[in-house]
Amino acid sequence: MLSTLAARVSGCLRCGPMPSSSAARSLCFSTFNHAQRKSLLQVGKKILTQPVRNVTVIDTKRASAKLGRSTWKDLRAIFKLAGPYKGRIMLGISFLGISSTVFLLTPRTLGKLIDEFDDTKRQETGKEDATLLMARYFKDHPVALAGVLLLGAAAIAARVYCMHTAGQLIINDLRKKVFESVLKQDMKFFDKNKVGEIVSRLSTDALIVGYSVSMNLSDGARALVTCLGSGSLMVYTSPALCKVMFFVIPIMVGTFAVFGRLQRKYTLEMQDAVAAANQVATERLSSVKTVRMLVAEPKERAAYGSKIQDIWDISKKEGFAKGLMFGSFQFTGYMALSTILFYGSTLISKGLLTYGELSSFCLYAVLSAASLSNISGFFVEIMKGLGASARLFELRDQQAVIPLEGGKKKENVESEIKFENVTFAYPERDRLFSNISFQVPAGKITAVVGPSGSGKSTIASLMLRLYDPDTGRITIDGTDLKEMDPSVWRRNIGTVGQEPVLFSTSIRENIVYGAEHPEQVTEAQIVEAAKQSNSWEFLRGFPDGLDTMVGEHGSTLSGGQKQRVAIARALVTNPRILILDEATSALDATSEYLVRVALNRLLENSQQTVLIIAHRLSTIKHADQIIVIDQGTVVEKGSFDELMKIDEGVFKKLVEKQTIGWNGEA
Ligand SMILES: Nc1ncnc2c1ncn2[C@@H]1O[C@H](COP(=O)(O)OP(=O)(O)OP(=O)(O)O)[C@@H](O)[C@H]1O
Repeated sequence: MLSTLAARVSGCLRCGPMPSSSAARSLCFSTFNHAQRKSLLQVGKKILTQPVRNVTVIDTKRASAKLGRSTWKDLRAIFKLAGPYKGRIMLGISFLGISSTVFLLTPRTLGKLIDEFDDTKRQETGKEDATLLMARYFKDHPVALAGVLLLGAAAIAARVYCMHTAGQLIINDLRKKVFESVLKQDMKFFDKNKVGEIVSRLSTDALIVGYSVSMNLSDGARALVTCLGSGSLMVYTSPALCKVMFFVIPIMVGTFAVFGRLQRKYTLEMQDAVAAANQVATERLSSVKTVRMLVAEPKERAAYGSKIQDIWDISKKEGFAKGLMFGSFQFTGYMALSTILFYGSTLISKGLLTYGELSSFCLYAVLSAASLSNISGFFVEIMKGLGASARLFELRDQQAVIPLEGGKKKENVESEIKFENVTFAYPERDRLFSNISFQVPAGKITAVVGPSGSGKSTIASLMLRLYDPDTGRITIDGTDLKEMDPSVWRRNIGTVGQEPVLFSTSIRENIVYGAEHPEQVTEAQIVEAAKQSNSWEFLRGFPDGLDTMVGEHGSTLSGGQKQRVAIARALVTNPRILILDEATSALDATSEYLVRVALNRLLENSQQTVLIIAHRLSTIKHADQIIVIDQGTVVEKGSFDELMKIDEGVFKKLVEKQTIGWNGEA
């Protein structure tokens, strides 16, 4: 629900850098009704009028330099997107041939009707040309004229349908490819890139790129055909009057050239600004509970308002440049039309031009001016497409360092998981582990303990191969984890994270989410997992039972309930390895007790290889082995009793500290 709202807000933002044609704008706005747009605008207005206080600056580190370097190669790349749909596009363009013929010949034919009243002209030439005959025919048979015009209109409708659907297919392809590529990226990529920004690229940028090589292509082709056709007919109608155009065309072309460059620059800036605003909206709305609890609404309003202000600043520059362009077109166009009329009337008085020819010429001049303006629009949209494609292609072509699949398909650990001299640092952070070595024996329970921030959860991430060690290796029965198929390996590990993440669907679907074939998981297996995780009691109490919807991130469940559903999810496939990042510290006493009962029951009966990341040290007495990490190294190893016997030992001190803490609290 919140993400839908965020998407809608970002959808509104799309209108900033949207294609200028009404067809594309309607595509953009189609998701809003009038009232929704009005209320969103009011929200925007309110945001902008709020006093800016302590604005949070989200750094969207953009690859602007790279974007600026888009070349003809990029142009080829965006046209390549249309490749699979060239049949549909060609069909659209062929309909263009029909509609252009109809609508280009109509002015000339109807212009001839005016000359019907000019007897002198007919007597002079002594013959009647084919166009005049056709004009007369249409005058006598208006139904035939309506039929021809209808044919032209039908061809336009067919062209628009072909190009619109081709555009949507291109957009769909692009979105799917980029999403697929993003989904394959390793965790380092997500540490650096913000999700809100990626979503913005997927929604806004893909729309702009798709439009630029579909509807825009068709509009451009139509403009070119109309421009060439009406230009030729102008020459045919009166070569003398065409002299006027020699002054007009260079001014118009010059205006396009300048504006095209400006447009590309503003598009790049606008894409960045929209992505930054979407990033703020997505992140803050998805954590709205925290925002509410910390009374951070004014701060967030200001943060979002400042991003909207950036969009507004760019939009003003864009609007100014656009205004200049259209103003100069209008000026040049009207100057040209006035000159045509003045000069044309002189030619008529000298008997060198008929009234009908002057009327036809004027119509063609207006048509060619409009199509020249449309050609400029075509280039503007191509420039926008180029701007928007740069970052999308970067995301699409990004290669993940850790592949999703491929390698030895090892499903279980027979002997041990071994960390051998592992060194690791998160990007742009100091080294976290220096040469750590330890074993996790198969079928036993290993607990990892250490002070907060010592890297306990990172051990789990390395074991799941979410990150690779910088040096050293992790082996499973002697096989390097890097040689193993990551998906096969991960599928056999049940994980319960510190912050359980549920998806906004039913509890049933959340429980079977990690199964390779969710449809094959039986009701009995789901109920068994729910019972093992201590969730069955509360699930039974819900009117919809397992089919209860849990809201975004499981927001309609309590923390303890969420945690227990996450445990059920980890258990339903009966995984051979379990990683439990102890998650009870954030829960109230009752919830913690219920989760703990579930975990203890699980561990007592466990035949699995278990890695438990423990915060409450009193709860790991049953562990076969405890590994204590501190300051990047393994400082102690042994059973609970062995470690408690080490005088001045890190583990003993940690246990004592917790006991004193609890006593103090009590
Ligand atoms: N994605 C990341 N990018 C950069 N640094 C990270 C990332 N994840 C964790 N860290 C840092 O690595 C260190 C170890 O984090 P980790 O979560 O493994 O610690 P922990 O021992 O599990 O902590 P806690 O007991 O508080 O949960 C911390 O200093 C943390 O700030």
